[in-house]
Amino acid sequence: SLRSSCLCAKSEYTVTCLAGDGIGPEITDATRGVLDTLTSNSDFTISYRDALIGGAAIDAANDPFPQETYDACVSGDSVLLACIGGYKWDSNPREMRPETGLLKMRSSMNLFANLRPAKAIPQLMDTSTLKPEVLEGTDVMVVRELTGDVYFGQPKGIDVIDGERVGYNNMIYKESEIRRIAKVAFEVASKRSKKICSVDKANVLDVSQLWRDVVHEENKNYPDIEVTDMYVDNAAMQLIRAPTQFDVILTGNIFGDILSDEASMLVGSLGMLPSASISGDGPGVFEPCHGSAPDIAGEDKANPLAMILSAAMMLKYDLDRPKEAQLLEDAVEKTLEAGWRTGDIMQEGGKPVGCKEMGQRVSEELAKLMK
Ligand SMILES: NC(=O)c1ccc[n+]([C@@H]2O[C@H](COP(=O)([O-])OP(=O)(O)OC[C@H]3O[C@@H](n4cnc5c(N)ncnc54)[C@H](O)[C@@H]3O)[C@@H](O)[C@H]2O)c1
Ligand SMILES: CC(C)[C@H](C(=O)O)[C@@H](O)C(=O)O
Ligand SMILES: [Mg+2]
Repeated sequence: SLRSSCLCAKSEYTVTCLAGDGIGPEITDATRGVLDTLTSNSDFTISYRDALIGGAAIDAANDPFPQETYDACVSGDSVLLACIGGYKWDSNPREMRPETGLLKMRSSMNLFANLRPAKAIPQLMDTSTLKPEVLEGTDVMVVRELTGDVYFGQPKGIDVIDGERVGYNNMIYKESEIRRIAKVAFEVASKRSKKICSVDKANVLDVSQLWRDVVHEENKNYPDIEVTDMYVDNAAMQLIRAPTQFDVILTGNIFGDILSDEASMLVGSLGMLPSASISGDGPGVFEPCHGSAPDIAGEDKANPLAMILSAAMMLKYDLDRPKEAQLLEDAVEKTLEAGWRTGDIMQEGGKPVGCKEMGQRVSEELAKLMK
């Protein structure tokens, strides 16, 4: 576990559940259904505490991340989050936007490390817009810094200067912030192929030069790990040209945001990409990489697999249940093998299902695996 206050496996867990907006409630129901199947056949229970975040919280409590939600999140064993956002709140002032709630959660819970795995799934090779021979063997872990960078830097704003509006944000990292995310990447890499590609823009940005310097300083404490550096523009291209050259990608908040959405197409759909946001001490937050997909919300079309796989990451990283995490992953694979497909991963010969049925199919496969 990457958590210092290691939660050891127990028989009763409390998970805070944040369904959020858009497709959030649908994928949450599907995921909870699968977890119910898991716990009904296991030696442990999960009790859920539902709490508000994002647009749902703005509507109900005038705050995108209410104190009550924070309290629930930090007092449970872990947090399962769907997604936030929607057109309805897009023109609100910044502090009343769903995204602000998500960022408040990440910084107040000190969730500085975001792990986003993108592993090509053989069953989905033909779903991606990329050629199967390019994708084969792809297994990338994006380690994204999550509480710093231009997302949180001060000063920021839109002011009138010399008679025109000027918008600005500050891309800033402290050495300590770089060092602690680098350590996470080194720990992750030590359990994988011992290779890190650190992605920055050190040819232009001072903040990236510091990033690069600190990553290499930290490398001295992990002499068996090989670190290479790549500029982010090249990395964006290389990820599509030859993704198998990468194993762990270590990068900052904004580059990681962009590269992880790009990496989702190595799997076939953004609807497949899970993530773990962890702090190293308190509970983590397990959330799909995708957003609230307002274009398909409420239509039972969403792919719940990214959230189901995020629940698997929760079992592994926060609940100390690696065996059960593997079972969930296996159940997802079997479901894909059986041909069930939501719209985003549809391919020739695929059997169309909605969000709800996809959850049920995963439950069925899980039940078979647990017999
Ligand atoms: N972590 C989060 O909660 C998060 C992440 C990204 C975006 N957002 C927010 O979500 C809203 C929509 O943003 P966007 O449209 O740029 O990104 P998005 O990820 O919501 O959607 C991008 C595209 O991918 C599709 N898609 C996403 N998830 C899917 C799934 N599970 N199944 C099937 N298709 C899926 C959508 O239909 C859409 O076509 C915005 O308000 C944005 O700020 C939230
Ligand atoms: C919604 C937004 C604030 C968020 C981010 O930029 O981090 C999202 O895109 C993500 O990837 O989780
Ligand atoms: Mg994103």
